[in-house]
Amino acid sequence: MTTDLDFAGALVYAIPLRTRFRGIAVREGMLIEGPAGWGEFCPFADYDDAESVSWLLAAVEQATRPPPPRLRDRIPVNCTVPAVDAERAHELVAASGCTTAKVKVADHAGSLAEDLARVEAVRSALGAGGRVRVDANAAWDVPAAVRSLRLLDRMAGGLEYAEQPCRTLEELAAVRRAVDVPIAADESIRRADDPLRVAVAGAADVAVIKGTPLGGAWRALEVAAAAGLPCVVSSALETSVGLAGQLALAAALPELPYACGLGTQSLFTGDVVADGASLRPVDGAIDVPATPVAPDPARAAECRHPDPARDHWWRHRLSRVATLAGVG
Ligand SMILES: O=C(O)CCC(=O)C1=CC=C[C@@H](O)[C@@H]1C(=O)O
Ligand SMILES: [Mg+2]
Repeated sequence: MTTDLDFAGALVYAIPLRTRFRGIAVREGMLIEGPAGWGEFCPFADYDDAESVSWLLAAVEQATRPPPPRLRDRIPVNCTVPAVDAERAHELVAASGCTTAKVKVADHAGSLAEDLARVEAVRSALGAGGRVRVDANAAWDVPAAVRSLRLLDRMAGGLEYAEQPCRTLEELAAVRRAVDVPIAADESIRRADDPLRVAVAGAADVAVIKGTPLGGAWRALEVAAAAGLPCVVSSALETSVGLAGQLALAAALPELPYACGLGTQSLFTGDVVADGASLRPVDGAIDVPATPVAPDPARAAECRHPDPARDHWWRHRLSRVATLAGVG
């Protein structure tokens, strides 16, 4: 596939996070310009070239194709609460303006007491009308998931759902049978060869759809339809360039019954777009950009990776993954 993408002129960025998230302190990735605008290539550093192919296809899609037809202009989002202490969790939720919060749990062995305190603080910040969901990133086995979710559900005064409590579909299905908390599948969809299996296995009530790892908004729409479950669009920690693609996906889904995990810009200390153009929630929702989102030259220069060795590493990675993907 020839794409007219400006690989040589791509920007390698490095943006520190306010709090470590998913073990990441500094988010790195690339912005690539094409005929339809800018795309973002940002597979996590621990992903191999084969798994990075779909991330590149997402960047190529955003830079070369118009987004799918939009059905809505504003996307309700959740506040994302990293594994911080209860006081900080309360502050983050109170400052977010969101009525739904997703709380990271099971961040390390023996974290349950901290998880309970964090969830309690989040509920108190949201008030009784808010919704609290948790994400364990597959850290629990079935007994730990059942025990922890019962306690967290009680502490939260009812959890909206629990995202990826365990690793396998069989484990998710077992937890789902044992607890009243609805189960959402994330890694089981974005890292699976066959997302359809999630619904067939009775493993989840909700599908978390991340357009960037799934190869772009158009492909993610197919995955969402195949999954046959209510969907939540969630970010893969992109800058506002990549987030725009995720908002376009959320805007195009036939149904959007839950707040989406797209309020992640506030986890970063900076952004590549102009001040005021960062895609952050106002009153718990983000407007879908009406025109393609492009980096601002001054902001992008501030975010440019300062380490030539990392710049080289990313360019080399892009070239290998592009060869694998047959993209040039
Ligand atoms: O869903 C959200 O609220 C924000 C996005 C988010 O939590 C994630 C983004 C990228 C990697 C993940 O570890 C994490 C997740 O597991 O959902
Ligand atoms: Mg998740």
